[in-house]
Amino acid sequence: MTCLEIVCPCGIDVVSSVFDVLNQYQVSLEAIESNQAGYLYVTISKVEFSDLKQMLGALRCNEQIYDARTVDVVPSELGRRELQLLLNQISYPVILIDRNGLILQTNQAVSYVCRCLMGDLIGQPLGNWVKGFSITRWLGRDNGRPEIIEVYLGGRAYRAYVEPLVDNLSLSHLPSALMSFRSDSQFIPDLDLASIRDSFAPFGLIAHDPEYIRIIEQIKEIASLPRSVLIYGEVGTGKRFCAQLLNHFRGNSAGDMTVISGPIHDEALDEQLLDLAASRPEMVLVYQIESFTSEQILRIIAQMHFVAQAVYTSLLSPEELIARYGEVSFYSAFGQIIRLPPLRERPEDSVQLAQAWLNEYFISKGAQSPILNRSVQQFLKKCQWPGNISQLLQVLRDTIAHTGLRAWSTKDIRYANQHANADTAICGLLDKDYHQAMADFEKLLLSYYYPQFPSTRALAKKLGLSHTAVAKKLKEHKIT
Ligand SMILES: Nc1ncnc2c1ncn2[C@@H]1O[C@H](COP(=O)(O)OP(=O)(O)OP(=O)(O)O)[C@@H](O)[C@H]1O
Repeated sequence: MTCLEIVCPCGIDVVSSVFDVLNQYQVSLEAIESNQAGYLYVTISKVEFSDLKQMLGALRCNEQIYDARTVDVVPSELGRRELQLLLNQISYPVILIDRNGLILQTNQAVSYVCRCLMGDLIGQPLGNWVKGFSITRWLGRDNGRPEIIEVYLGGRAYRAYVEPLVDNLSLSHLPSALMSFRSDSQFIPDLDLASIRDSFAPFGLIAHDPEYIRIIEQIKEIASLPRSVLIYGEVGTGKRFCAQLLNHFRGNSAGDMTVISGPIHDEALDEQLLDLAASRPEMVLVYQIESFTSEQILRIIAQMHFVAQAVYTSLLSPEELIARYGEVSFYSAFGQIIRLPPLRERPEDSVQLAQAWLNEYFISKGAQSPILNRSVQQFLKKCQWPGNISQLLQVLRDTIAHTGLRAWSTKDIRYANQHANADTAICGLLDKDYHQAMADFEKLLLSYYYPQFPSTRALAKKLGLSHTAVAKKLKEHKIT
């Protein structure tokens, strides 16, 4: 194909004289369009160079045509390429379809999920890849209206947002609808979690557990009605992440959040507090308040009236903090208190986090990400994760360094921190009385081995106990 740009004021006379010239050289016309300036862009079948030269000369003889030349692309193709570049920036799958349900354009994320090249998808019926959606039925309902539907894409469950591109979907070959797919773990009503990809959320925001989803909703609410907040929880549960999320919900950039972290010398803290009073930042995160002295933390709290939103994180519980700072200081400092549940209390999140991390990793390597199989999912759910999300991410990184780009079995998972944590926990037993220490040790032993022997029979065999004794003890210690 050859593309011609004909520089002229667009009008019926010019178009008809262009057609005459094309006719004269017996070239077939593939497409014609004009840009805002009125220039004509004509796509024709391939012509011999000598004919092309003469044809351009003939076009230029027309006094209404200022110039005629060959170009690499016509404006509509340029628009399509621009759109493709934009689509590829979107990390979740997006598909453009026509009113016959044929795929017109997709992004890289679709080809990763469907495990095929993008070129293999174009022009194919959507139904070959997406189950649970019928374009005929959708068009039948009020000629297609925006809708959220549960579908399967490449065998994975998604919520698809279907949106019509024009009011009257009568054009048969042009894009009629746009479908964007979000996984369940990225869905909270009125909140587009998939769009929350920032420096602090490189593989998105994952929230599957209902309690955790409620926390995200609380954070969103605080963003609109600011009040000082204490976020506490075990190490690596995502306290800093939630502070960054709150900053994001407030419409701030990462630079708008000032972080104060200890331990710090009094003079350095004085300087930071002076800066704070001068710059009055939008948001301040006081990270791990237990790393400051009690006197320092009271001084920090006193300075917080300069900032719109203050967030404090802590590894300690409210009871422990009250014992340190006193009830009055505690309640006057924190308008809201949020406990982040550890990963073992939201086991489904550990699977969703692992899958999302894996997807991102494989995409970054230009490969298709495997779906974690059932036994790996069970394994992840049963691990205790004393280091929570930070530990999970570390284990994922260690595992991939070991396996490379292949699907995992439970044996591959490098859940290696268990020894270190078990050692610390065993030392802790020495402070307890005989009965408590024995009960705690039993629990530790069962939690330690259960992820690796995730059935009561396998665990019983490992520990040399009967199947019923193990089942009873697991129930007693609430190990699931
Ligand atoms: N909901 C989430 N979705 C995706 N990633 C998350 C989520 N929550 C936390 N993370 C990631 O988990 C890791 C640990 O989170 P973060 O550093 O916020 O934990 P923390 O509780 O502040 O840790 P520490 O106890 O060390 O202060 C970070 O890499 C963060 O990006």
